Amino acid sequence: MATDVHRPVTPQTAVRVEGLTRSFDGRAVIDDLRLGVRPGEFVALLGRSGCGKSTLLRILAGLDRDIQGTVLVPRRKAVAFQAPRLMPWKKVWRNVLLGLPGKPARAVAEQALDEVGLSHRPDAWPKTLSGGEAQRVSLARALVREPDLLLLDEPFGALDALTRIKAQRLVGELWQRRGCAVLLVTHDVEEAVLLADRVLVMDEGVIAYEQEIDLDRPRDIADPRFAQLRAGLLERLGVDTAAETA
Ligand SMILES: Nc1ncnc2c1ncn2[C@@H]1O[C@H](COP(=O)(O)OP(=O)(O)OP(=O)(O)O)[C@@H](O)[C@H]1O
Repeated sequence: MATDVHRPVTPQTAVRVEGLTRSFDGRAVIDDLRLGVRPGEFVALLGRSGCGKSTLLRILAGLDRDIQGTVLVPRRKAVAFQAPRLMPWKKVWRNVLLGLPGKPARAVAEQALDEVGLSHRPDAWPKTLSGGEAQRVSLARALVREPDLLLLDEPFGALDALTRIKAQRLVGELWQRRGCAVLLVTHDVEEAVLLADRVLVMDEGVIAYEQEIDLDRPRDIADPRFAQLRAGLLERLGVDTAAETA
């Protein structure tokens, strides 16, 4: 099979994946997967633990190239993980610029920190940050790359409920302001319906189901249609919601 990895995509698509297969020890975790994401589209990816979500995201990020198939993604892309992965010996603003080519000015970091509500902490050390603040630094680090595609791997997974709600809101705002495509891996069905234009469910190595979320924004979790979409996705994930709705 032809392997054609990481060529830039056309203006009409942010991501195009065809016939993607990734195996570990002879077992295909991703098996002839097909996926398209439009520019500026917010896509959430759900699926049971171990179904290959993070593997797919790492491939799209260019961190795993041991694959078969076609993967077309924009040159400008950035990734944020569940763990913020900050260098403890570098101040916040230096962490934001970490890995950027050239010698970017501190002002570049400061602008991104401002966007994530951390303009007052450029000189802080990572160990003095709360979990939510560290995650914001991680987001700022993604933003300075001016991505056309933002890849988020459970970025809110380790946050407490209130911080999580604030972080979700922030990501929604950043997405609307920046207009980049987002692929968000999450375990949280409600989060997916709250943020995404389209929710994908991964199973058996492929995208087994997809659901457009045609609700106006900002979304209201008390809206009966919200609950309906949420229940439909939970059912697809094999979660019985009968007790909830009875
Ligand atoms: N480097 C690796 N070597 C061997 N097996 C791996 C490797 N990376 C992932 N796997 C396996 O591939 C499968 C998919 O893993 P992956 O982390 O992509 O799942 P996931 O859907 O993101 O799970 P979770 O929701 O629990 O984070 C798992 O069975 C995992 O053990």
